[in-house]
Amino acid sequence: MTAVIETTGLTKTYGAVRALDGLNLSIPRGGVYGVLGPNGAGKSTLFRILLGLIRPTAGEVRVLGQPTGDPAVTRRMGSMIETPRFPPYLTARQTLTWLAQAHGMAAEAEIDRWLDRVGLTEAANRKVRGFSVGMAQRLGVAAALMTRPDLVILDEPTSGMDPPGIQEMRALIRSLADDDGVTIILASHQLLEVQRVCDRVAIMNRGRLAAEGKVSDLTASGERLRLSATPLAKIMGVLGDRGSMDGDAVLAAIPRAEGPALLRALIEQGVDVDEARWVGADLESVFMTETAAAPTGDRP
Ligand SMILES: Nc1ncnc2c1ncn2[C@@H]1O[C@H](COP(=O)(O)OP(=O)(O)OP(=O)(O)O)[C@@H](O)[C@H]1O
Repeated sequence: MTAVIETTGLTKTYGAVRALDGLNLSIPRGGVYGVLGPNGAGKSTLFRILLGLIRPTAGEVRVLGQPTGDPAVTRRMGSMIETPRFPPYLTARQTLTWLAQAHGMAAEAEIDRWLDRVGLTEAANRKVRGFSVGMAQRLGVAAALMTRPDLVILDEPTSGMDPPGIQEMRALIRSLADDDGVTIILASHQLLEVQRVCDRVAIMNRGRLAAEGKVSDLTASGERLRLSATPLAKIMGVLGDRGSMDGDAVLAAIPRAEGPALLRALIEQGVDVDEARWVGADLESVFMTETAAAPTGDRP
């Protein structure tokens, strides 16, 4: 697995605040990688370091195999950090033309292609001043991608977007990874969205890595056997503290291999099992478990 990002003991302090606290992270090339964490976990600080905007207090960081801040590396990266701000008096097309000229690249046709890809063709000649947050985000993504980077960092790419906009952004991000081979790293608090679009995630907590892995592996590890059965008292008697209620069903926290034995035990106890199926944990419950030590809200 080739890594596009490699951090070792990465630390950033702001006075008494440890925004990053010895972070060890390896992000593989290709696919969509989510960086998650509660407010103040250190996601934006990490992104700023990766983009060479701020310097770490301690530790090592390599981006595309090179130290950060190397212009040759920066040229291979695109980014959108927070809602992008563009000159309000320019149209969407003028904005991309201006950015393309600044990078010494991209023919007119290329700009139209990017406007189309982010769904701004109809708004191409409208001034950015009148853009909604979602439109500005989409223009920001076009600006980040127009230079054909190998690696793109997107901080909350769907914040402020309506559901159709979020769906379009998801499709765009997936197609950039799958069809164009761009590695996408994104931070988001929208965990359902992350579960849908990301291949792997890192869950950060207090400047450290709390969990990392394929989304499918992380959610499978929280798998439960969901039982629709009666009477509940008998089921709970068999399961003890491995049972919890989920609506009018029971979730059994047992390994898959113990499923058949549990069903036999329940039937022997006179339980009527109407339905039994394995359900994966969603990313939200994995997130809540992994970050349980942190209070919600920003840290002091
Ligand atoms: N320039 C700064 N000066 C002082 N403290 C800072 C600065 N930037 C970040 N911090 C602090 O560092 C910690 C990590 O902040 P960071 O913005 O990286 O978190 P985050 O995970 O991106 O949070 P959010 O989800 O709210 O965007 C927080 O406690 C924050 O208040």
